[in-house]
Amino acid sequence: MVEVLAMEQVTVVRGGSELVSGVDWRIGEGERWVVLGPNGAGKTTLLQIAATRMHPTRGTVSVLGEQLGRVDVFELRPRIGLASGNLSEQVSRQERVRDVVVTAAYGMVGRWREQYDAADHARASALLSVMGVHGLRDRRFGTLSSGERGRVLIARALMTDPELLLLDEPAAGLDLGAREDLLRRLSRFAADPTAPTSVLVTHHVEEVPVGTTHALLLRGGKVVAAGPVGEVLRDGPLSTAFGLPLAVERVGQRFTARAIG
Ligand SMILES: Nc1ncnc2c1ncn2[C@@H]1O[C@H](COP(=O)(O)OP(=O)(O)OP(=O)(O)O)[C@@H](O)[C@H]1O
Repeated sequence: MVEVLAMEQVTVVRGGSELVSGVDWRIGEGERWVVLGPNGAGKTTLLQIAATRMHPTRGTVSVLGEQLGRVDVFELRPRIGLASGNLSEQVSRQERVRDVVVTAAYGMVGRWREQYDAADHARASALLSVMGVHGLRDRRFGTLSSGERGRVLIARALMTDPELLLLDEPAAGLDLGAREDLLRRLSRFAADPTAPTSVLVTHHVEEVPVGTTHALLLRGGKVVAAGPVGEVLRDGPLSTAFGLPLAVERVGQRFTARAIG
């Protein structure tokens, strides 16, 4: 198996506390992962490490075959697509939507080059269509709703044709229709063999896209369970992760969960 991500005994210490502790996690090429866990479980921390934006205090991390600490992360980052709320805050409110996407080709936030290739613009345009926000291409980023911003940032994350796609809570704050629309688009990615290996962070099993192959459950910075989605998204592991008795149901290829007792 070609490994896209390998974490071994990863621990991150900040301000004297462990954000994540002793995490082992391996992702193979073509796999579609979700990371689930309650607030503060360490999901974003692990995603930031996978994105090479954070380094572990202890343990080893390899991303796309390169070990962190031994590789120039600026060479690695174009191979990784990241969409997160954090990034949304870094984008200038004045930036045009099409520029938010096209500038990813050069790995920066904020447009400063005078010229981009016609091919870059065509690709950005196509990705905005894929995400259902092509009509917003001339708007300023700051005028978009949070759901619209999220879609634009996914288009941006795909701009460099990454080998690993990392999505941090892409459905957060979406209304029901927008969430379902986004999930349908993400399911299309999952079904596309040419789409990159992916990791999606969420709090809700209802937000697990059809086609997800694996799940990682976290609680208190530690792995509760990791493996094929059908084995991990079950009553026992999910109840442990969220700290209350939960019943998980699989409805078709989607999941729902509710508290019991
Ligand atoms: N710089 C820091 N110093 C101390 N603690 C931190 C720091 N950054 C994050 N933490 C803590 O680490 C824990 C894990 O944070 P992280 O953002 O990874 O969790 P999460 O699972 O993504 O949470 P959420 O679902 O709320 O977004 C949290 O308890 C957070 O308060």
